[in-house]
Amino acid sequence: MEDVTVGFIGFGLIGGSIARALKTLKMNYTIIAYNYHKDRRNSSLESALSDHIIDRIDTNISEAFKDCDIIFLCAPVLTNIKYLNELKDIIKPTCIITDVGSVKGNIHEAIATLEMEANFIGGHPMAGSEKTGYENSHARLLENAYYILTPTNQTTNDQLDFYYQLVKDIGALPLILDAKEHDDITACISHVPHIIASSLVNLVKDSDDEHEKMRLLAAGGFKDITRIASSSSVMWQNICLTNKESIEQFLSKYIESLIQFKQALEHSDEEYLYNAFESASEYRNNIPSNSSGMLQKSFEVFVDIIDEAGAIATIATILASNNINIKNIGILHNREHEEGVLRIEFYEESHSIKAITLLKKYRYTIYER
Ligand SMILES: NC(=O)c1ccc[n+]([C@@H]2O[C@H](COP(=O)([O-])OP(=O)(O)OC[C@H]3O[C@@H](n4cnc5c(N)ncnc54)[C@H](O)[C@@H]3O)[C@@H](O)[C@H]2O)c1
Ligand SMILES: O=C(O)C(=O)C[C@]1(C(=O)O)C=C[C@@H](O)C=C1
Repeated sequence: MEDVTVGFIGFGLIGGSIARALKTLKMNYTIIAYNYHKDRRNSSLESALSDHIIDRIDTNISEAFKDCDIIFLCAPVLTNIKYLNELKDIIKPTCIITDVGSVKGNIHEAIATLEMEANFIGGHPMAGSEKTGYENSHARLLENAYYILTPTNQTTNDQLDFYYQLVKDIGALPLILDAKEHDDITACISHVPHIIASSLVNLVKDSDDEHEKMRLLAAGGFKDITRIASSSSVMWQNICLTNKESIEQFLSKYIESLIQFKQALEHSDEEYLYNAFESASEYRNNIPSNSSGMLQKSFEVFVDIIDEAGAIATIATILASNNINIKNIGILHNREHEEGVLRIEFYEESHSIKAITLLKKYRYTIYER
């Protein structure tokens, strides 16, 4: 393969993960990156340079990005758009500009206004995390995740083939969609759920008393449904501001469904309540589990341990000495496990299976999920 120069503007969780994935391919990718953070110097770019994930840090977009074959805009969605004007006058004619933003209609509108359709293919990896920044990026974050591509009416087959192949090379599943359809789908499956998760956390925050028992007792279910409320506020503010119409449409539908639940409670409507829970359970059980990024596909094991110094270290040593990589480890205290239990998360299923066998051999009590 010929040398390909890849540029990144915005280099956090998603930019960093794509760059890492490209570098593991051992192909001829030269990666240059520009990032701006209002309060911090570019320590993440310096780390990426010393990790050999990027080849150059650039402080001057005009000079540096003119040789790029493909440019990934990986900042919040409103920020990505601000760079288009600057890029328009400097990119080479064959350059593909793409973005990873969670909303597609707004950037396509800006591209049309600037008459940049011949150089743009929208992109959106359907995986991520509530964590931000290069320090949380991972080469396999987008593995097995759908990666939506939104070409323009001037995108050539060669351009689309090139990008399609790149997405496959980094382990993701390319899927071509129209920008409007993308924004409707993501409003329903991602943007409205995010609003719900955040408002649910605020409901608890505002309902708790000074003893904060709700916060103390919030257990598995609440944590499962609100994980994403820990995400970047700027990212979600930008998403809401740019996909207003679709979000409002599904939010209204959702509010209507909450009102129906409330009425069913008021009327003790047994049938409505049963059917609503049953139909949700059936649909949820049939959502495929094989199409998510690697950070979603984490494998948990729960181990009974005595809550004392050294207990975690002993287990960590057993696992490390058997080449088992731990993603996360920590003691949980909740009603499910009254005595406190050690939760160990692994990146790979094979490692969790190996860990279970090993820890059972050392006579630990294991709970599997
Ligand atoms: N986090 C997710 O789960 C996820 C998943 C898919 C797509 N996305 C999209 O990816 C994009 C990036 O999200 P992320 O999760 O990587 O966030 P992030 O906060 O980890 O990274 C964003 C980066 O952009 C930089 N930045 C901010 N303003 C900038 C500016 N003016 N110029 C240059 N750089 C600037 C920040 O310093 C940061 O390094 C967003 O558009 C988001 O909608 C996020
Ligand atoms: O945090 C996660 O697990 C995500 O995948 C985040 C998530 C999502 O809502 O699915 C968030 C926004 C992005 O546009 C894509 C992915």
